[in-house]
Amino acid sequence: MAKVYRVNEAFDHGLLSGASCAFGVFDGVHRGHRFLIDEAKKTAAECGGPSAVLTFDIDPDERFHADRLKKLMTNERRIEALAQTGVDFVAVLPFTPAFAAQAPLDFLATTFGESFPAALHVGCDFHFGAKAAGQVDDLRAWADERGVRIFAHDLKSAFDKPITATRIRLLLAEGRCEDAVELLGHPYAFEGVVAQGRGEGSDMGFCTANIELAPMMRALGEGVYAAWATVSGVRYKAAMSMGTAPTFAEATATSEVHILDFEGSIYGETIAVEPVHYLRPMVEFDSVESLIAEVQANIAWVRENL
Ligand SMILES: Cc1cc2nc3c(=O)[nH]c(=O)nc-3n(C[C@H](O)[C@H](O)[C@H](O)COP(=O)(O)O)c2cc1C
Ligand SMILES: Nc1ncnc2c1ncn2[C@@H]1O[C@H](COP(=O)(O)OP(=O)(O)O)[C@@H](O)[C@H]1O
Repeated sequence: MAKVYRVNEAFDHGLLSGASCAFGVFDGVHRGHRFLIDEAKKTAAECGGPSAVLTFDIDPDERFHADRLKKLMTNERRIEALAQTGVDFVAVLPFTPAFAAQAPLDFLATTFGESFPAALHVGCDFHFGAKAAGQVDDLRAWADERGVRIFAHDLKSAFDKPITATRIRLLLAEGRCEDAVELLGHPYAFEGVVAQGRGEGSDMGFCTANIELAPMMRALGEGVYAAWATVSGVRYKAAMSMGTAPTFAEATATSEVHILDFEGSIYGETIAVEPVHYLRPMVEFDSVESLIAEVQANIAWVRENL
């Protein structure tokens, strides 16, 4: 796992000198992102300097479009995943309001100081600085004067369309887990702390771990899914719902997860849930009996098919 540096007063900007950096947010660390990062690794091998990912501590959209942002990963998971791509280090820039408000050239000056990388790899749609006003041409003009090579890559495509985080978010919103995973190149998972629910699951014959997700982390569309749940490092089959149970007026959990062949109290623990197949929409049942019958059928499906 690569070393992760926070770019604060203690950060040695000299680390960036001669490095080949992939620069971006990289939510999802999807196949397009990995292609860009691999290209940075290649120029690093050619130039002899280190390979690096340069990213931000938060997704800039969290600052500007928090109301409509649906993230594929938490910032912690994103930075961890970037550190596992095989680069030598990850440098994490603090996307503070002051940092974000800088004009494009000031933004580059703050980011690099006098330590210029050998190469910067970005997507051809890369924007930087206040109001995202800086474009690839501005980056090239800045780089030419400083001996930095700019590689602005066309976005990697799958099924004739560019792979983007937005496209993957739309697939998840439609419950199309398999398609989202294909573009991600790795499983999609969300994480949450198990909270106390209404205590009815066990009476119904299936315990459910209730998970509250911040609105930003609700990329997956409402519905019932076959999933894998990881509890204390062990992966179990699971049947899960996404969306507040419409049958119960007082229900509040964003997601409820029945973990097959698992017993024990996990209140307060963080579990990771990996939805893999959409089963059906959430239903407002007329009776608890019909809810139980349907959920038991979903659990049986998971047992047989996962
Ligand atoms: C696989 C699965 C499917 C579910 N489907 C529905 C549904 O269609 N409609 C609904 O109102 N609740 C649904 N639920 C939520 C249950 O109603 C809820 O888990 C149960 O009432 C227990 O709630 P509690 O854990 O808060 O006590 C589902 C739960 C699971 C695990
Ligand atoms: N197989 C299981 N799947 C999910 N949670 C389980 C399971 N076995 C035990 N649990 C525990 O039981 C709790 C759920 O019980 P439940 O009766 O549905 O109450 P609650 O309404 O608090 O979720 C979970 O939060 C977890 O601590």
